[in-house]
Amino acid sequence: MDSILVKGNGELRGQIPIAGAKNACLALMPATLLSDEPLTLTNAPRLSDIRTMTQLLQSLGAEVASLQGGQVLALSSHALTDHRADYDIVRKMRASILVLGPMLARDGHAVVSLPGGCAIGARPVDLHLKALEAMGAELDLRDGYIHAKAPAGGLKGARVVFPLVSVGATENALMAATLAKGTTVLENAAREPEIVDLARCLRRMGARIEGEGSSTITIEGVDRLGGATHPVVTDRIELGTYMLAPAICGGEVELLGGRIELVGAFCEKLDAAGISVEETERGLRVARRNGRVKAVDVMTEPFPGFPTDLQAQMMALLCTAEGTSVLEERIFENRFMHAPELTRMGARIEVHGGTATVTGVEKLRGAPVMATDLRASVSLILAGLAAEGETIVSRVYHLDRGYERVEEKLSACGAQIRRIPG
Ligand SMILES: CC(=O)N[C@H]1[C@@H](OP(=O)(O)OP(=O)(O)OC[C@H]2O[C@@H](n3ccc(=O)[nH]c3=O)[C@H](O)[C@@H]2O)O[C@H](CO)[C@@H](O)[C@@H]1O
Ligand SMILES: C=C(OP(=O)(O)O)C(=O)O
Repeated sequence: MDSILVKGNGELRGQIPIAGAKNACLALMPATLLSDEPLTLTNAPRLSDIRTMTQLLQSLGAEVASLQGGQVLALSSHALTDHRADYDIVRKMRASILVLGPMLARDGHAVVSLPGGCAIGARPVDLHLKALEAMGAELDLRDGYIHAKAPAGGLKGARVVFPLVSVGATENALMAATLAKGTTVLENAAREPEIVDLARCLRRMGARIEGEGSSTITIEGVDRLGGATHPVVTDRIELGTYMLAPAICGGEVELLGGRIELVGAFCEKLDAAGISVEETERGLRVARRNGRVKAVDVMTEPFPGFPTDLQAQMMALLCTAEGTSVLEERIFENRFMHAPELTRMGARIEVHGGTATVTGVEKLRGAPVMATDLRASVSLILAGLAAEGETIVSRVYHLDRGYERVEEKLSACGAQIRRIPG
């Protein structure tokens, strides 16, 4: 298992290109299952999660070619040879559940393993299932699998009111509804940029969708979808993560491809902490204003609120802020596993349920630490960049799920960081 070695080395200066969004690409790839014509995704990120989704789609009989070093994905699902998403793949990556809606909509049947919990929480899929049931699907949960069947004549349009906002359930229902008979209205739908991106791609394929980006999405089912070429939206979580690098180390970094509207609530918190963010022709320029970072309180919420996927990284910043910050995690019940690791680096953090209270210290100290999940691992790298001495982050396979070439991107700005193959 590889590790990453980071040495605190002062200010960072330079440019970092931001890739296409993992979480958008993981929803766009299964959209290929809705059509027998090719779907080409450009600006795809090169990540282990994308390879896992590739394997899953291939196991169903789809063709997936990775071109231009992985930045272009050519997908095609002429006829599926299997309709079963196996536990071995689904347990590696929860986004695998996104093949359920498309398979059911196009071919009328699917068997998908239940994902189970993961490190950050229980993460049930009941909302995905209720939405598909509202469209007439018959679901049978047995042997750890969801056995799903559409009614004769296919899924039917329905009004679906989500009791809480779910990105994945919105995506599954949105894809299924494109081929359902009649109109589907999704209420209390997720408004994340990844949903907007998926809706745009589906529209390019011929779907009739209105309202994406708002909490009500209306879909008029069509008989078939065609092919399309679609660029994956910029990864707002990778963007926010690298915006924190000059914030925590000092200096100035330009994030190429960054856009304020992807990270609005996050930028407000950075501003309050004393970090300046400016739009440039090519992206966003981030710099720390004079003096120490100031404490700010943060509460995670669905988009357009502060993203849970940036909470761990923000905590790393606030560990060295002047004053006490309160971070409230409202999306996942167990997403503070980075806190004890940051504490090993000299941070002062108290966790009670979904609230972490962070009292800033002047300096963190390097230490051997362990990544427990994707965003936790990158928060430890950020903390290591600002710490005195050496930090070794182990179990970086979590990191490789969501960050491509992290060592290269940070060392181009002057960071001392390298991978130790294990
Ligand atoms: C691949 C991907 O896009 N992952 C993102 C997606 O995950 P994901 O789509 O899994 O997250 P959801 O938005 O569905 O989860 C939000 C909350 O709803 C709960 N819930 C969800 C579905 C359900 O059927 N029942 C239920 O109770 C979850 O346990 C969680 O507490 O959105 C999360 C919230 O922004 C992000 O942290 C993840 O990075
Ligand atoms: C939690 C994340 O991903 P997933 O939903 O795939 O676990 C994430 O991207 O931070």
